[in-house]
Amino acid sequence: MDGQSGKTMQSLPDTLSSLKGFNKYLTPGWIESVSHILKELTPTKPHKVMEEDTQNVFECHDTELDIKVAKIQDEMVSLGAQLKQKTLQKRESLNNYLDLKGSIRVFCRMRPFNHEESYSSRTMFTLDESNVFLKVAETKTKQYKFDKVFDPCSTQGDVFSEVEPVIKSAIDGYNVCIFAYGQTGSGKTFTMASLKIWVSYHAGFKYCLIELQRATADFSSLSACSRYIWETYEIY
Ligand SMILES: Nc1ncnc2c1ncn2[C@@H]1O[C@H](COP(=O)(O)OP(=O)(O)OP(=O)(O)O)[C@@H](O)[C@H]1O
Repeated sequence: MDGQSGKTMQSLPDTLSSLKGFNKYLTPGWIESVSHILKELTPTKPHKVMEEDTQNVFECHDTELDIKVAKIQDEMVSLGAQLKQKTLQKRESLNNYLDLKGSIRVFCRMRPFNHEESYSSRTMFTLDESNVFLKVAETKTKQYKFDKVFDPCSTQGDVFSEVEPVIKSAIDGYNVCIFAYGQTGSGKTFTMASLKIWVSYHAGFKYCLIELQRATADFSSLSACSRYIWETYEIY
C-alpha cells in the first residue's frame, strides 16, 4: 500500500462517521465506490522489512489496519442493508402518497396571453387553484373543476413540483403516463418539453432519459394531443 492510500485508509473511519449522518451521501453509488476502495486495499499487502543487524528481509502485515478495514467492510454491509430498506420504504410511501392523491389527475394550465391576444377580451379566468371559469356569453360563465389549476403566472417549476412524485414513481419502475391535451397553441409542447429538461436535470446523474415518441395527433378533429413516452435506463 503506498503512503497516499495508507493515509486515505487511516482517515476513512472518521470520514465514514462524519458522512453517515448525511443521508444525501447514503446512495448506492457512494456505498459502491467506498466498497470498491476497500476491495482494492484489502487484505493489506505484506510489506518487506529489513532487519538492521542481520540484513534479513521479512514480511510484515499491518494487522491494525486490516482490523480497521474489516470493521469498515462490516459497516458498509450494514449501511447497504439500511439503504435497501429505506429505498423500499420510500417507494412504498411514494406509491401510497400517489394512491391518496388519486391515480388519475387532471391539471389545467392557462398560458399567458401573447402579443396578438387582447387581455380585455379574456374569456377564461381562474379564481383559485381548482376552478376555471369560461365566459360563454356576456352574463353567463361556465365552471370547470380540476385537480389543480396553474394560472398564467405559474412557472415550469410549479408544474414540475406537482408531477415530480409521478416521475419519481416511474424511475422506481412503476408505469406512469403524463400527457398534455389541448387546442393548438395552448402550450402543450412548452410544458412537456421543459418538464423533460427538469426531469433530465433532476434524474440525469443516475438515469438517462430516452424520449421514445412524440406524436401530435388529431383528437376527433377538435384538438391536438402531445404524447410523450419516456423510458428510463439506469446508466450505472
Ligand atoms: N406558460 C407559457 N408561458 C409562456 N409562453 C408559453 C407558455 N405556454 C406556451 N407558450 C408559448 O405559446 C406558444 C404555443 O405553445 P406550444 O407550441 O407549446 O403549443 P402547443 O399546444 O404544443 O401547440 P401545437 O398543438 O400546435 O403543437 C409558443 O410560442 C410557446 O412558447
